[in-house]
Amino acid sequence: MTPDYTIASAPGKVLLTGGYLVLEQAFTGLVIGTSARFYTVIKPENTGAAGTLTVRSPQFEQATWQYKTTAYSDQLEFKSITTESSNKFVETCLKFTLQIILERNGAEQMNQLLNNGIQVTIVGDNDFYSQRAQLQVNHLPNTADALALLHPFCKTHATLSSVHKTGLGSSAALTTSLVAALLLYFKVVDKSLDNNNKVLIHNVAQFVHCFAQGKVGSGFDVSSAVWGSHRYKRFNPTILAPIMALDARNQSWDNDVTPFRLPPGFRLMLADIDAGSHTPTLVGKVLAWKKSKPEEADALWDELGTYNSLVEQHFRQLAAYHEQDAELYNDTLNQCSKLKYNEWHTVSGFVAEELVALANDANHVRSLLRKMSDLSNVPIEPKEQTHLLDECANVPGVAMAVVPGAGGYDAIVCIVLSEEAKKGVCLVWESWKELSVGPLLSEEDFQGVTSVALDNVPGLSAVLTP
Ligand SMILES: Nc1ncnc2c1ncn2[C@@H]1O[C@H](COP(=O)(O)OP(=O)(O)O)[C@@H](O)[C@H]1O
Ligand SMILES: C[C@@](O)(CCOP(=O)(O)OP(=O)(O)O)CC(=O)O
Repeated sequence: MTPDYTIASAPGKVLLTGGYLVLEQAFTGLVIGTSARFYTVIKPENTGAAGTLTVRSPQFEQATWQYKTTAYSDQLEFKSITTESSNKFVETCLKFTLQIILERNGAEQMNQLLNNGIQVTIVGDNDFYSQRAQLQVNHLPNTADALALLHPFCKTHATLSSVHKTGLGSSAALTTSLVAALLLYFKVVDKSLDNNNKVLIHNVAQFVHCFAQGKVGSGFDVSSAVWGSHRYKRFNPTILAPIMALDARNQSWDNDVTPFRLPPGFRLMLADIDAGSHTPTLVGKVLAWKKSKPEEADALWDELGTYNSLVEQHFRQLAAYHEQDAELYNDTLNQCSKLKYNEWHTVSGFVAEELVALANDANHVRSLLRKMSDLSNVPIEPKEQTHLLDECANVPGVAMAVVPGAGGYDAIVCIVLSEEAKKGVCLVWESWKELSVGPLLSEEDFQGVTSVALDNVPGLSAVLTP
């Protein structure tokens, strides 16, 4: 008999606009979901001990954790059995999500579905972790073509604490996929994962993620793991005080998710920069400067907020033009994809005008981020990144090249109009010497959390046998 698998998947993210500003409820950020996703697979054991949860992350060394849980009416007994290593995110997820499930379904159902224990397998697509070592071992260059040759979910030969992450938000995607898989397995949500289901998954995952990381951030990473690409406005952080807030019927959550996706023909490209930056340090320094120079900072925040919104509006307008006149739209994209952005004004028509406005306003966002760097003395768009972004922006067909999220030396993102433009940007990355640029394979995946079948995910069944 084929084992009964419950699988939930959640995407990684790129914060295209709104870094720092999204920490405040007055501003929004555009977040794009990636095709790089996390998968959590739950399988009931046949002969295991009652209440035993065995969690494995087969891409990592020392990454099996066992827990024991028993439900007594409304009380949950939960303890970790493994002593050699621990995983704060996994443990917090299990503990709080099981508590919610118990409150919903009662002890009898929970104990019955844990009768012989369950096995939980967690994997993330290769893009979440730097594959530089893996490529070297296989004598492969650090190019997109070489990355595509690696096995799905390949081993990192590292532990979770030593692995080099690429900044797609592994903990948020892991938390969201694990919360969703547990809620699916215990039938608190169903495979449709409708809006109500997603609200519950979001609220639980947001709480768990904040609890495990020990602070309440802006939460855009969990939000995109649940909702995919969207315009994000944060929740009021005080909402997370009582655990009661997790209930999907709780009206106090005031976060706002406005659907968004890149217009047709626009492609997302990502690269991981080996130098790396420590996001909490950048955030701490920027916020300290903002506190010391409130007037200067507030004016900059307002201007950035305005231009971030303009970038969003241009994207939306372009999508509307596609609806209105697909032929003109495709023709204009085709022409512009062969020209540098500063030549787009030579193409006639309202679609080209909108593209010009997009490129100009995206450039202005970049100049404001550089101003933020200068005023705060924090390397948000450091000069090495400026050189690289300028070179990318000069490739024909590139609409936008920016440092995502908190910026620094972590990553860059380009939005391009054609496959040809994509190749042009790849060539820049491959030949770049000033920084080590590692292309990622991710594209946009605007969907958030999903319930998936094993056969639809290449390479997933291969990681299920210990
Ligand atoms: N494949 C995985 N399996 C289990 N836990 C994981 C996995 N990937 C990431 N994590 C959890 O997420 C933590 C990393 O979180 P963090 O440092 O905030 O990185 P990120 O910025 O990618 O979210 C790890 O210590 C681990 O607890
Ligand atoms: C500064 C920020 O607004 C955005 C940081 O975005 P990143 O995408 O850089 O985040 P990490 O995955 O933690 O590196 C802080 C926040 O919103 O939490």
